[in-house]
Amino acid sequence: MLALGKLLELTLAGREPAQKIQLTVDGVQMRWLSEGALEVRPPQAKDNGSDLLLSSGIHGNETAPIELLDRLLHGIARGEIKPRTRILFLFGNPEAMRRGERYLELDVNRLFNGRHEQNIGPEAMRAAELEQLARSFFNQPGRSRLHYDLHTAIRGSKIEQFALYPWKDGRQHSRHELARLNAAGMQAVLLQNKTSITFTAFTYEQLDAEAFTLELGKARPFGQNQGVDVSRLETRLKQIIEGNEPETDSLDGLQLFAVSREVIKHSDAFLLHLPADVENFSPLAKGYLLAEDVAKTRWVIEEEGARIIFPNPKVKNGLRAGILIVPTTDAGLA
Ligand SMILES: O=C(O)CCC(=O)N[C@@H](CCC(=O)O)C(=O)O
Ligand SMILES: [Zn+2]
Repeated sequence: MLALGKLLELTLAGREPAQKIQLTVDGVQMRWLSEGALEVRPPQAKDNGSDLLLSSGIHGNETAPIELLDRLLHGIARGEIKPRTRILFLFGNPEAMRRGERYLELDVNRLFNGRHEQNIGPEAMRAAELEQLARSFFNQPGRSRLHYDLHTAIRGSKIEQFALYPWKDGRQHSRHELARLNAAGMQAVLLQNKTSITFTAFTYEQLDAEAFTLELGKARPFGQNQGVDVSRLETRLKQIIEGNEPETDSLDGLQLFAVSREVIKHSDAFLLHLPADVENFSPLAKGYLLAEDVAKTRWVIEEEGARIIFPNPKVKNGLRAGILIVPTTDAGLA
């Protein structure tokens, strides 16, 4: 296999490759751009005009998605996968990956869309670099732009695999993209309804990509991901990469949710009234006191059919400590 196919090994070892550009037997160019960043370019005659950004390791302990991207890269470097798309592979937070931690000081996935400028330290610099790498990758007009940012969650989930779809004023969510996610094994999609500071919010809002955060199961250390079944996503990604994706427009079985409210932790007095092992998508009854904070702030469930995802009272003050979601329909899709 070509040395650049071992991007994960290089990244975990904190090493730069001696040779920054390599060609596979089929003339596919692999170019190392920076730590944890590699561009794949098909030969011009094979290029189908699609640009695909695949990122993982934005949270360093979410290893199943890192292993998935590693397998795809190995396949390309060995000539087994024959790309017809340009691809940018990114491992988001290399130092956190080396330490097996979600982040060191700052959650990289809260540092996009300008937030890195208000912070200092290695993670703020990395977010700025990731924005720059994504911006240069998606700078070619007339090409389709797709970004999947792959994650696993802190806790178990009643719905194992799901996507979060960013929002931008004046832009409609795409039915075609949802059908594609359905075919890739996602069981639910959360349609956002306001701007955000995550990586996919940046590529969606500023770079005009179709962009999704994909949650694939529960976070486990490297080598312990047998319980995370990414086979349908992996098959679909290979098809997208090779330009032979079967057509689909079916949303059958795909559950759609909308954000009702984000629960923001304002102070150290924040209290979340949920058991530590509560699963994502757990239903919450009307009238339930979900959380309390300073100045008698109370979060009481008012919504019919409310569920909670990503409850986390340990986030820093000012950040999201959970999302209240409600079922929605496909009525607003383009
Ligand atoms: O399990 C959790 O609490 C968090 C899992 C995770 O890392 N999720 C992403 C979602 C990003 C988005 O909102 O698009 C995150 O919190 O960064
Ligand atoms: Zn994550």
